[in-house]
Amino acid sequence: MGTSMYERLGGASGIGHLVDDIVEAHMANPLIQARFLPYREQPERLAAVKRHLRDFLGMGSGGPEQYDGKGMVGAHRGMNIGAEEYMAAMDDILGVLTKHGVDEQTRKDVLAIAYSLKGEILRV
Ligand code: HEM
Repeated sequence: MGTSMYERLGGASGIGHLVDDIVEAHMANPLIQARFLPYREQPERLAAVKRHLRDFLGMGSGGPEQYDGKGMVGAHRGMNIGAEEYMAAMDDILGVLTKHGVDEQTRKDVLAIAYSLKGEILRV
């Protein structure tokens, strides 16, 4: 029995740090920062989105969290997210996972899942 993906991501606290850094990376990424910087002015909304991201990642990796946010289409509907932006977000995620010492197989697994959601997020 191997360790679960949830454990390999560092459990609840590890995932919390990952989400904080991923959002920071998006805010610093010229390709997508305009989508995220407005949340600096809405700390409560930012906290809610981050909680949803933690729950989404926690539940999706086998943890006890329950995601009660919107579905992927509903969360991104009307944003008209393009392929370049999508790749930029994936680059941010990969960079943060690497920085946090998440192993290569786990990084590939996370990216594969993220990539599989493309049809629910791009230009919906
Ligand atoms: C695999 C890729 C992605 C996943 C798994 C994902 C996941 C999520 C989740 C779980 C939420 C929270 C929904 C809620 O609060 O109900 C969210 C919100 C959001 N996502 Fe994504 N996302 C992805 C890609 C993107 C991309 C590429 C962009 C834009 C460049 C983006 C922009 C946003 C924004 C702006 C919000 C906040 C929406 C709000 O205020 O309700 N996402 N995303």
